[in-house]
Amino acid sequence: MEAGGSSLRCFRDCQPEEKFVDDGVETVSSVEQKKVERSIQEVVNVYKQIHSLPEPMLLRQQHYQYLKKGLRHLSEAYECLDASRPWLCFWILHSLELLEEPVPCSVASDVCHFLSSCQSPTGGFSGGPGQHAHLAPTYAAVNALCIIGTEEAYGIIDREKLLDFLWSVKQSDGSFVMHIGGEVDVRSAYCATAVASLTNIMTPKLFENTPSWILRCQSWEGGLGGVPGLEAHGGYTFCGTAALVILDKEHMLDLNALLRWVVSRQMKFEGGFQGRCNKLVDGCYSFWQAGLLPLLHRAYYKQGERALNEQRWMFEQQALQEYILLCCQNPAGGLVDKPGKARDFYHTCYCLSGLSVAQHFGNLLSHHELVLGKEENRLALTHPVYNMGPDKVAQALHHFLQLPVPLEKSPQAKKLET
Ligand SMILES: CC(C)=CCC/C(C)=C/CC/C(C)=C/COP(=O)(O)OP(=O)(O)O
Ligand SMILES: [Zn+2]
Repeated sequence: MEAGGSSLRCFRDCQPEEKFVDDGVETVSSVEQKKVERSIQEVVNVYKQIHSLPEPMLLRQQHYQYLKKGLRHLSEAYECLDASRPWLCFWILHSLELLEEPVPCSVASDVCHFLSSCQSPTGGFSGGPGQHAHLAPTYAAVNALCIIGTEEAYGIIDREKLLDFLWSVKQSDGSFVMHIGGEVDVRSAYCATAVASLTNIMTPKLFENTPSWILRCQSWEGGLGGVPGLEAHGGYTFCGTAALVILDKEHMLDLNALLRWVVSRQMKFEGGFQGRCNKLVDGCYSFWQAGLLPLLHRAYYKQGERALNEQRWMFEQQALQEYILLCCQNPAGGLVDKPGKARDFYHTCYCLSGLSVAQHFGNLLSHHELVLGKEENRLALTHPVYNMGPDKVAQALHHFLQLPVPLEKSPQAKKLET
């Protein structure tokens, strides 16, 4: 099967390629890079030929068994991921919801108990019991608890202390550090806006200056870097754009430049996405990059550019599904970065999330459904901003909107109290 073999007209075909070519000089590193790219393409080609017959198939049962085993061992020591244990909960629970596999109540309750042990006495969640609170596991823990979606799960989140934690990492320029004394990058703005909006603790001052700081991360390439001035990267671009969507300021981005950048990251040969210009395809960018397109779709729609959305495919949905189904599935379950790489829960979660985006791209008003292979390949929908079931987002918002927003206790206000 030929990669990107569909005859869809998508944005990438209408845009000039803007690959950075080291001022036109073929350097040793660019020659080496091309050799690596060619060898990856050869392997991808072989995988596509082997796995495409009779038609691409999602290995549901295998993925389910792999995830089920992971969930059972969650509270045991995951030594190599000791600081990412709420992430494991989120990656596994979200993968299971995409596969529409229910989690038994007793297992869900064990996960709640484990996540509760990761909550810091001063607010927010840490990577494991007894560690310091950090925005990334805080996002993962809140998402995991909202996917579980029981009163027990919601009740674990100490919203007042969560707001204190968010204030403790807020900087005056609008950015956030990932943890007290830690680094600033745009992931933190996404984690903070996502958890604050889901749990109804958004206050007017908490995100003051945040939109303008995020906007400074949009580079000359069109995508966003981790901080202002850095190279555009899919992971950071998703985080910055989704945070702006939550703050209702995404229209302030240069949307055309962003669209041109992201569609150019879909690799013509492999069908999957690269994270940044001149780097290799990787299954996890199926979500970080392709997941940007529903956000852009909505942003254009809000601007009234309906024709743009209704008449054109924004990316090669079929080619992305071919890459994920033919090149990223481990036959024993779990998904991977690229052929030959080991499976892990991170790639399993983001390959499946990207597959869901590629199958169900669009919104209520204009839909481009395209499920490659048999109907059994169809995954559940994912919410384009939070990356969990849209029903779980609605249910969490319904629950937390009934609770009052905690009083604003900025560090400045606290100083006045003492
Ligand atoms: C919510 C949250 C915390 C989101 C995380 C977003 C994310 C995936 C950021 C990516 C960070 C990064 C610079 C990877 C580059 O790795 P690399 O140089 O190994 O990969 P590359 O060659 O593909 O660029
Ligand atoms: Zn990856």
